[in-house]
Amino acid sequence: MRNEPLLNARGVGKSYATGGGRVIALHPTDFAVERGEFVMVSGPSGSGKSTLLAIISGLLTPDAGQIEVLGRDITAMGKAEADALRLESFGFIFQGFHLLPALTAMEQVSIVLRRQGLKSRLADTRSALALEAVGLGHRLKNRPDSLSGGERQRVAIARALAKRPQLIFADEPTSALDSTNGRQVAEMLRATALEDGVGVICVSHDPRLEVYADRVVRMEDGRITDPGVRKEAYSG
Ligand SMILES: Nc1ncnc2c1ncn2[C@@H]1O[C@H](COP(=O)(O)OP(=O)(O)OP(=O)(O)O)[C@@H](O)[C@H]1O
Repeated sequence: MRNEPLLNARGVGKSYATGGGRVIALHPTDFAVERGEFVMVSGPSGSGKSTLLAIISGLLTPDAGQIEVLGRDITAMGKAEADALRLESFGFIFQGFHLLPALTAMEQVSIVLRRQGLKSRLADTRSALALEAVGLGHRLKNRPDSLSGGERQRVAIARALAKRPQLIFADEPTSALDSTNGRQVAEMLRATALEDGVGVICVSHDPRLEVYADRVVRMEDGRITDPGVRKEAYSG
């Protein structure tokens, strides 16, 4: 399962026009993720972490560079093809959870599965299993306003995992959580990479979570200053 690059970005960069000139959010950067690898991207505010994540997940078009995902060049794809790849193979977990207020925990997950083409009964079964796997089997019918912050983030994780993605992109997934829930979320991401061979890329500036990562990439001023070294084994 190891050493297969799931995602390989080369020379991706981004700048923005501002009133007085251009801000370079990301200098040309190389970044790769292997199967089963949990990579944490850390660095101070404004160092380019979210820009890198948005580019490699196909949400933001880079000014230059190329991104291969599962052997396919996403920078050369049309919008429809890129959207289909994202729906099929990518899971997203963001700060603030992005849950729909009117839907129960089970509906939050099954709606995504139905969008992938699953019949509603199978979507519901898989949704319940995914919620049980994150310890929310007793909260299937709850709406977001009756869930704690940690539970809401676990719904968002179940939603990302239920579609069985090959890659998970997480941007500050623990920022709204206390340290116990934050560690639980990091452990879940770690287990997903290890057990399911998923590539997980997590942006965080919480140093307490670094212990869970296989590799910590450090960024500063729009550059990767340290690509990190992959740990051999995780002892739990
Ligand atoms: N749409 C935009 N327009 C102009 N400048 C931007 C835009 N998006 C990001 N930037 C700038 O690019 C740089 C990198 O931003 P980015 O959000 O990637 O950093 P970050 O490391 O994720 O920060 P944080 O930890 O605060 O979320 C910053 O200087 C930011 O102000």
